[in-house]
Amino acid sequence: MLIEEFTVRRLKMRMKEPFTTSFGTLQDKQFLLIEVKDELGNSGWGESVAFEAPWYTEETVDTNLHMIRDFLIPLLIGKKLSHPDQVGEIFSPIRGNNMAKAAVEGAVWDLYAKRNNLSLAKALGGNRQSIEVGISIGLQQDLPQLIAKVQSYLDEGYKRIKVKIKPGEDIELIRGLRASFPDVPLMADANSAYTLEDTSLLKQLDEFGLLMIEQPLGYDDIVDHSVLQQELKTPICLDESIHSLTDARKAIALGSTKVINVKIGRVGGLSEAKRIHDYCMAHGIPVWCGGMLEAGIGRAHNIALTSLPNFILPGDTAGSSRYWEKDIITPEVIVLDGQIKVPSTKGIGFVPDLAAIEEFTVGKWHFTK
Ligand SMILES: O=C(O)CCC(=O)C1=CC=C[C@@H](O)[C@@H]1C(=O)O
Ligand SMILES: [Mg+2]
Repeated sequence: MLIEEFTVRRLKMRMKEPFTTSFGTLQDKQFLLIEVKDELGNSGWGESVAFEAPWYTEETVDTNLHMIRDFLIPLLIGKKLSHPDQVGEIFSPIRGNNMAKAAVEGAVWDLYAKRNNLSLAKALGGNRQSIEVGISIGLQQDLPQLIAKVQSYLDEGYKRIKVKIKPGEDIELIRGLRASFPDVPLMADANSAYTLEDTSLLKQLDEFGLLMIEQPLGYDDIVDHSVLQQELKTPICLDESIHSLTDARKAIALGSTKVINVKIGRVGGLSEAKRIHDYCMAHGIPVWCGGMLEAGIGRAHNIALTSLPNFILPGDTAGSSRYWEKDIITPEVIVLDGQIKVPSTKGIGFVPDLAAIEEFTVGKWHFTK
């Protein structure tokens, strides 16, 4: 596989409704799409999950653009690769910048799968024909609005409900939800809004039978989470803290986490995501695939990854219509009774809609060897 050329596009898409977390609110999303071409004219596509502001990790659309244009593409252009695992090796001298690396590596994985006439799921070693999906609901104006939203998504068949919590919108919010939905599979994502000082408050969550509490403490912490897990019955799920297999190994060894939210962009790409999946499977730690409000290309990569066997909990990969009036792939991602069919066609299994992509493109750069 000769890496002949790249096209980097910056897209701007407006989400159907704002998404609010303990960090803030997002509705107009800008992100990068990476297209890579080989010597046969095959195209592979990847999507960066970095936001415009550094509130989830330190990466942004602009830092990604800088890294991809000035460092990552120059390392790959003109190279002959036999497997996408080589991309991470070639990028290893570059510190951090996992979302930038993952966007480029994801495009190479799609290209590799297409060249070998394999679905991306199969190329990764996944066998699931369909995946169970949940829904992540941002902070709402009030409890009645949240209850109405939860009901509407349950009616659509979603198998798991994830809500956001933050100081002042936590115990009573969950109590109110449980009063309306005593048995629904329910989890809360705190996005690092608490500290160990809040241990007694967080212990109150134990009465509600949550599947897990996601990232209650510091975004880069593993040690304090191990102290907190000893106090909680509710399993802790780490998201922001886990950037690599090494982080996952340490968190599991310390007892900091009982579940891991695997996000391709956060861990630097599909190869590392698969290594984390395999390690967690060997150590009895279930994983699920988190979301980053992706458009269709990123959604397609998440679906392929979730076809691996240890993705046993419903993830955040909801359907395209949850986010976008019009997505950038055909067909769009459809959820039927809380399930998404894993494409068996080659590569990501969805066709980039070039007209829609052009419509949303606000910047475009081309690189050849
Ligand atoms: O993509 C989705 O539907 C889930 C989005 C989501 O829950 C998140 C996206 C990005 C940062 C956070 O707010 C949160 C998360 O931590 O999982
Ligand atoms: Mg999270």
